[in-house]
Amino acid sequence: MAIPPGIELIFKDTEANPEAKNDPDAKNAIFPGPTQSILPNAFKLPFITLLLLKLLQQSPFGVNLPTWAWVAALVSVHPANWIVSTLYNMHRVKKEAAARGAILVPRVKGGIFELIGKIRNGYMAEGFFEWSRQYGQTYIFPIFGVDRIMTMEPEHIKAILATQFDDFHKGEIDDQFNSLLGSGVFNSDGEFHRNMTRPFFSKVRISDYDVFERHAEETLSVLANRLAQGYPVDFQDAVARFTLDSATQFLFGKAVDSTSAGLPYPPSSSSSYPSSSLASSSSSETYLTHPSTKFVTAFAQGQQALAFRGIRGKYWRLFEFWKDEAAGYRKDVEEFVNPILDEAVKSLRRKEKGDMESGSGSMKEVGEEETFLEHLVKVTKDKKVVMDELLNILLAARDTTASLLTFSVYVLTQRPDIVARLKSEISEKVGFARRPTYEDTREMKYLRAFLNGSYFQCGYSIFLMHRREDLWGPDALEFDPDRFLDERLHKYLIPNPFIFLPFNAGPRICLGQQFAYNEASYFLIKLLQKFDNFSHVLDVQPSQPPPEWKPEPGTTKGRDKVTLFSHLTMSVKDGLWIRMENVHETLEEGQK
Ligand code: HEM
Repeated sequence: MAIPPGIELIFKDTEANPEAKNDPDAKNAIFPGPTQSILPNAFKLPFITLLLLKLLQQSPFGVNLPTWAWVAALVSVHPANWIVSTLYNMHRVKKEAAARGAILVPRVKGGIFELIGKIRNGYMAEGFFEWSRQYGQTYIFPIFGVDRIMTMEPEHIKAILATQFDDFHKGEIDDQFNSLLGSGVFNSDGEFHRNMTRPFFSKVRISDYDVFERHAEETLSVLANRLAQGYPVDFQDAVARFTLDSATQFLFGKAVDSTSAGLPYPPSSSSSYPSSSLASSSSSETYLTHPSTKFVTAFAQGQQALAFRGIRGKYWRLFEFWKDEAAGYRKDVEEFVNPILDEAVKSLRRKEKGDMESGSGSMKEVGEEETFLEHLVKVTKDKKVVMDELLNILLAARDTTASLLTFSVYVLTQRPDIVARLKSEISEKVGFARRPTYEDTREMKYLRAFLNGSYFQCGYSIFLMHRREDLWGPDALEFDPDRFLDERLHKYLIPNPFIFLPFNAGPRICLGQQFAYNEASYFLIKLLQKFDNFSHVLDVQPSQPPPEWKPEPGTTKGRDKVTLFSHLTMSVKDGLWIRMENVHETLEEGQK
């Protein structure tokens, strides 16, 4: 899973896998920090303290403490335990490291307070990047007394994802994500969910471009209409709907038609834009009250709540003592998914009836015509299990590819030279009149390199690893798809493939990788066939990096004109507001 910066990295679980301790290769792997210390839960310690004080009072010594001393003892028991266990753990780690001949991971100074300062400055990733320049590619940063390990080291990431896969598990993440995602392929260990999901990613299924055609056409025409009215558009919102509709069509056999909600209007005062009857409150209301908008918002806010849990780590329940912050969002999400599920059950029953009458059909195997949802409904009668699985896969399929397309188009607004290269490849391989085919997209090497370059998506250390100059060369921070095509490919990536991991690696590599490449390629070809002159509309872009950030060599500062936002996936904070011109209009202009 893409773990955003701030979420505790999967840790080496020597407790669960005692053999890992004796593994010689594990010596130089990320060393387990005090993260695993046994800290008491909220009530156990005060209760034991109370019991001891009571015993002391009733003992032959008859120690009678004044009320304030009882209160002081109860209040200080947690901080005291924290100090003692932290010191003990530091000592234990040092001793164990010496015994293994391992190097201790450096610890950043300042921890949470420094991190909060960096987040306030607007760019969390730049904070992590700065630490990597100061402390190296692997470091510990403590949050609320719990150590987090961050790494951008391909060898360590390879160990976590592939070579020492069994030594690592998703651990607390599973617990933190439960109230929104339940248990499903994305946040569960083990092979069960993956095995159930895998058959739906056969080549035939992922190269069925009819799914993309319908939804790409719808999305592009909604965008064109709004642009024709003179308004900029939030491209991020539009592609999140395109990927939701495509994913639901692909997985459930029926799209949820979220594109029919329309598009939001720019957040700033509409005075600088044409007054249109469509901008009237009724049309905005349709957008706001559309069931898919409620779903999209609840799903995003739910993920944000999970990201906060990640930052709070093992103490997250204390912060949600009175209220589960994600449960409400899950309810809203269920409200939207429930009718889809009921419809799938009904359609399955109809099919079963038909199959029984005709004497055909297998209840065990995945048929070519069967949808993922139908398969789930067959495998289990437990509605919660089906719902969990659906939400997991929707998260995997929707937000990730929407993020890729959003950042791709952001690049198009900044780099007319890249737009020209992409258009020239389209002209050579597909032309501007017909639909792209699976074979076309496979042939389009520059488009693939462009998509590879656009992977802003993965948070945690992958995000920063993709920006390391020692791994990618002195121009690592430049957006340059040619690095996947020219001599740099042979110099950096081919000898060291673990430096590029947008889809993860090892036994839990993304199942939707080819689907995502196909979907994004298809959409971008259609977009570029139809539009030109992409521009980022800064006067309505709500969130922008601090103006005092001047471009600084070796940093990401001053490069981006949008603020990044990350929960389980990464997005542009408050949308990506752009303009683009219809190719036909541009031609007419040019001919005048
Ligand atoms: C640009 C688009 C995408 C990116 C960058 C991406 C990335 C990832 C990553 C990093 C993981 C590993 C998560 C982990 O366990 O830590 C993953 C898992 C997964 N992805 Fe994707 N993904 C994308 C699109 C998709 C799509 C479109 C689908 C489905 C239609 C999909 C289905 C899955 C599934 C089912 C898993 C779980 C695999 C498992 O845990 O065994 N992904 N993806």
